[in-house]
Amino acid sequence: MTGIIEIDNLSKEYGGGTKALSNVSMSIEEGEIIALLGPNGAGKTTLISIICGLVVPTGGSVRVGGYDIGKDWRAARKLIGLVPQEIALEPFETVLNCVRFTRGLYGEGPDDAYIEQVLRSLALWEKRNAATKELSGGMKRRVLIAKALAHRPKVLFLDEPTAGVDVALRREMWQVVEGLRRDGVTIILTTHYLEEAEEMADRIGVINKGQLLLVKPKDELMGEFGGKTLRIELDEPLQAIPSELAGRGLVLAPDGLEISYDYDTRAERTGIARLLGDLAAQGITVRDVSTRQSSLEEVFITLVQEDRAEKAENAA
Ligand SMILES: Nc1ncnc2c1ncn2[C@@H]1O[C@H](COP(=O)(O)OP(=O)(O)OP(=O)(O)O)[C@@H](O)[C@H]1O
Repeated sequence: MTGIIEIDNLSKEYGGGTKALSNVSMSIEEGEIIALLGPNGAGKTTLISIICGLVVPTGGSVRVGGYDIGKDWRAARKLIGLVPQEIALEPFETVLNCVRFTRGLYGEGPDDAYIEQVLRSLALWEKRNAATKELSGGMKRRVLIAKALAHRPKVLFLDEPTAGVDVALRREMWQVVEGLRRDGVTIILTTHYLEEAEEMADRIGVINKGQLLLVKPKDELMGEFGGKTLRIELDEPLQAIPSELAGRGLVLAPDGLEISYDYDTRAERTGIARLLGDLAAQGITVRDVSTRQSSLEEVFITLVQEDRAEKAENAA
């Protein structure tokens, strides 16, 4: 199946010789939410900027809705909305006029019924006649989204939608994105907050030093790379881990009532059955057992570290 966005072998080298992207290929399906994760300078903004026609690639191609962003840029651009990271709004203009004006920039005729629908869905309708300078930070961000949606794009790019906003606002933004997903908008977002990717995305792409390390469904990624921690609650407190169980990385809680054991779900043997058997053999009674999946943050750090180690090995 052809995706709504097809990125093929995309590269970008800036004037000064910085290789910001190297042979990136990716297909994005209609209706999905994809999060692009990567450390500072990884190339996320460059990738988005190329797809949105703001930066010219030095190699490769991108098709949006079947239109080549170079040859058919006008048709490709109509399908895209971009919510920039920085809030830049005309301070004295009303919310309604801002959004109407943006629609006009795309050469679309007026459609106040649609704009009303967008403003209502973003809880901005009550504020339609307010000047943007009178709005709170969260409302201003929602106006940016309304502007990006003004011409009915099929794909919405959110460049670090919640950078520097407080927890409440971040959650509010997640709800807005969830609403857009229900409307069938394809969403590509960049973020530094792994929690955000974990919360919102269907798939996650990890970019490091201009290379796309992987793109995978979030659940698969967590399952594959995710180490797990087994927590074993004990009936009676232990003074120390018995010497017979040494060397397995067991950690005893300060109160002596819980042992934790890290294991790899990818390993052929997790060692759990043996561990539980050995505990019983030592006369240690287990009250309860639970597991905890490692967070995306841990998965991400593992990936970037593995990539660094591999590159260092290849260079040696
Ligand atoms: N206009 C430009 N001219 C020269 N180099 C640039 C330009 N824009 C970006 N770069 C360089 O390209 C690389 C990728 O930058 P990019 O902004 O795409 O990364 P990013 O992943 O979005 O980073 P961040 O998370 O910090 O926003 C960096 O080394 C950056 O310095």
